[in-house]
Amino acid sequence: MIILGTEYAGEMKKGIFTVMHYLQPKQYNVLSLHSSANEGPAGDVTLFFGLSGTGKTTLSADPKRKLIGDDEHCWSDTGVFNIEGGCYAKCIDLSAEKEPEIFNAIRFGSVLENVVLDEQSRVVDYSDDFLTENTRCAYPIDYIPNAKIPCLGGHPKNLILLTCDAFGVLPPVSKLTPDQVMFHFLMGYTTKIPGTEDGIVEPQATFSACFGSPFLVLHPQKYATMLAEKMSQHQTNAWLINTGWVGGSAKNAKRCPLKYTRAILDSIHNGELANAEYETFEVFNLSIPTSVPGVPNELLHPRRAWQGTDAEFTTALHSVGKMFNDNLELYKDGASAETIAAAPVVPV
Ligand SMILES: Nc1ncnc2c1ncn2[C@@H]1O[C@H](COP(=O)(O)OP(=O)(O)O)[C@@H](O)[C@H]1O
Ligand SMILES: C=C(OP(=O)(O)O)C(=O)O
Repeated sequence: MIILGTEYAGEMKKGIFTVMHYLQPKQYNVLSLHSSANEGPAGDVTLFFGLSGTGKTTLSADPKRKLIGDDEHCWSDTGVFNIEGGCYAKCIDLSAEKEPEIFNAIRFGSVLENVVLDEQSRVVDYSDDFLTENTRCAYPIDYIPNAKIPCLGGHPKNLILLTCDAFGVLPPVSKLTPDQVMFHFLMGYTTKIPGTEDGIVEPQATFSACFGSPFLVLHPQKYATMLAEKMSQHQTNAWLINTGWVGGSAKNAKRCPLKYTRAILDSIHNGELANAEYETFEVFNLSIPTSVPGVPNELLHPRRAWQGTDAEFTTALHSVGKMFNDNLELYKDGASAETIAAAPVVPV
């Protein structure tokens, strides 16, 4: 592998990750995962899949849980392991209040990249995006106080698919059936927001198979099938979490506050959400909990949270549903009938 002309250290780790997407499944029958991972006090492991900017790093750094890793893992016959020795966090608008673990990990021995600092005082201004929105810090994993060393854990109890939906149509949390996991894993939907990729100035829907299409070497169905087998063998629960917009689109609403996403995760981890009451969300046929401690009820259901008219919500919902179905056309040949049946049903 040769990397030319880069001004971004992320190319190196993602390059090695691509090699792993070949070596691990082919040589060792081990599944490579574009996910973060952490472990609760009872030893329960959670995987967070998601494309760039959906919250893998932010949400896996949780003071109540041990960090196994923030981005690149493998799932073998004995459990999960991290393939990196550190984290690569986004620094734009970083604050000690909102993300204390990451903020405090930035100290002597960390490498800050593309941030702007005051030449005299050498104090960093994390809000400055003069060079890029995609400012970063690489730090050894043990700079996070509750890192799990060595970075491995048992078979995951919970699997979380993260998406950042800038259209405001997906619920902040829904419980997935095994077929829905396969469907959403193959689709890998999110919205690119200004950040990791050059040239993205406004939100743009994107689909990236297995939440990491640039790193895949084999057919996406190979990874999806391995995931389905492992989840069924270890009875892993699965959830779809929208860390993006709710109540409206990115044009007129606010991103789901981090504190609410964290409260949702707490309910997943303490087992409350698995036993909650659910209602069915139209078109995507998703199961939404009717309440989650610490989260306003109206926020949980995208139609009820919507600040505009009902008709506007319907149009937005149908338009995102149609984008999913258009993307599904690419995978129809290799996907099972059950996976296809988990696609949104958009009224004509
Ligand atoms: N509800 C939310 N959940 C997760 N992240 C959020 C949320 N709202 C805003 N953010 C911000 O979004 C960014 C997520 O980036 P990051 O955790 O690095 O994603 P990834 O590791 O998946 O690339 C962070 O800057 C975080 O502060
Ligand atoms: C380093 C990257 O991953 P993430 O943004 O998820 O940290 C990247 O996609 O360039």
